[in-house]
Amino acid sequence: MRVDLGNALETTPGITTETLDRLDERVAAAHDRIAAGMADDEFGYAALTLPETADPDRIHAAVDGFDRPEAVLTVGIGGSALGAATLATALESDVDAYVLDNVDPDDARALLDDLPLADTVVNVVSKSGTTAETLANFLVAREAMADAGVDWTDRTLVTTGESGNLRELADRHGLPSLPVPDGVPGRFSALSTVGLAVAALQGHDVEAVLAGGRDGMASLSGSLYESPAYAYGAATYALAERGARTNAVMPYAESLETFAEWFAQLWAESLGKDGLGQTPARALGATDQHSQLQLYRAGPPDKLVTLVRPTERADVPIPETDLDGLAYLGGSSLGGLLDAEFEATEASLAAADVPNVRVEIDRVDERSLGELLYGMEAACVLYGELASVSTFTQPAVEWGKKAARGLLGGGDFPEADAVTEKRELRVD
Ligand SMILES: O=P(O)(O)OC[C@H]1O[C@](O)(CO)[C@@H](O)[C@@H]1O
Repeated sequence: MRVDLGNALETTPGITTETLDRLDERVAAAHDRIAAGMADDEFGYAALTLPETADPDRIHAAVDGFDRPEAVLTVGIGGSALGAATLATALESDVDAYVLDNVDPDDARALLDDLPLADTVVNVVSKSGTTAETLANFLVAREAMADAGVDWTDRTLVTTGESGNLRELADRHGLPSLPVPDGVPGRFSALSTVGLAVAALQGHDVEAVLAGGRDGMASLSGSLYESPAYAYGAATYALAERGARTNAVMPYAESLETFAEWFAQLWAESLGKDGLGQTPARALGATDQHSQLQLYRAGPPDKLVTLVRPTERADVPIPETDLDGLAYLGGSSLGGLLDAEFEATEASLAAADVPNVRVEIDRVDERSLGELLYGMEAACVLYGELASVSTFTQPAVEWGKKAARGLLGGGDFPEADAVTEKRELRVD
């Protein structure tokens, strides 16, 4: 992973090399804190040792019991689905990967009706084993398998914590299961059993993903000038401090669209604390040049744009044409056009004084993805250290969970009362 901060210097908001020089002393101290947390396997910091502590053999042992499936259905939500989905979207496989990470009845019914359930592995993932959406979807998927005459115990892989409903289910039915690593919040678990089981089922090189994570780990140092991850974390922190309240992450590759969704949880749930944080906006290049770019370039000066691309990609030639107005396209290629648009958008934002950061990976393959995921996780941890927030917790999400559970009769929660007391101003 390579980071270029050039287009974030002297922009609005902007940083200077002097800003970064001054910040580098704090980066060094933050790195010492991070390194100590990694060495002591501390809660949260343990995520940054996963490239060394993850056990690919255990993952293979758990999935090898299944004949190569036609499809894998991940039933999970948040970090329990997005890491696996990021790898599945990015990497090609003849094993189709699907995700049930919402409780939309139309979507769930359509998906379960379409899936070849006799040849699908249902990969149910929940660290807590209590997440309502995941458990509800699993119960529906299990019934769909039964209705299809499929023995669900033959088609289900469980990834969960040491205790809880899913652990109990796996133990009771002798299901193949994988542990969720201790001390790793879901949004930091892509390089663990949570994110890698699907990759293994799809036949991807799990060891290469972890090798990429080790590449990222090796780049962590006491200076932002020596670590792309820390450069990105420090620059985004400094820009947020100066008014860049939104970070629009815009990968120029369809294969990285889910990566932006994964990044959004990582950034929002880790850094949105104590009235601080930086709103991740998910965008896609070149498509959102015809959508959100107008706002990024000419809206309020409160954003930075993170432009992500692989520097190598397969390509498709654009045929020659006798249409004079299109002659410039003929003989070029879709990849050439996409790269030209990446660089044009980058320059367009710079010309409008909008800070933008370039993040490049060699190609969209296992090793580069592992390095990118690790790099963004490390960048997030550094940002959290600089901002002095509790990076690895997410207390703000609990209120709504209690209200929903109370509304369904799952307990006596005052939060549910607030729902009935809603202030109304209806316009029908
Ligand atoms: O893996 P679990 O425990 O089901 O949690 C799923 C997701 O829900 C959250 O806990 C937020 O509610 C996320 O942090 C997590 O990734």
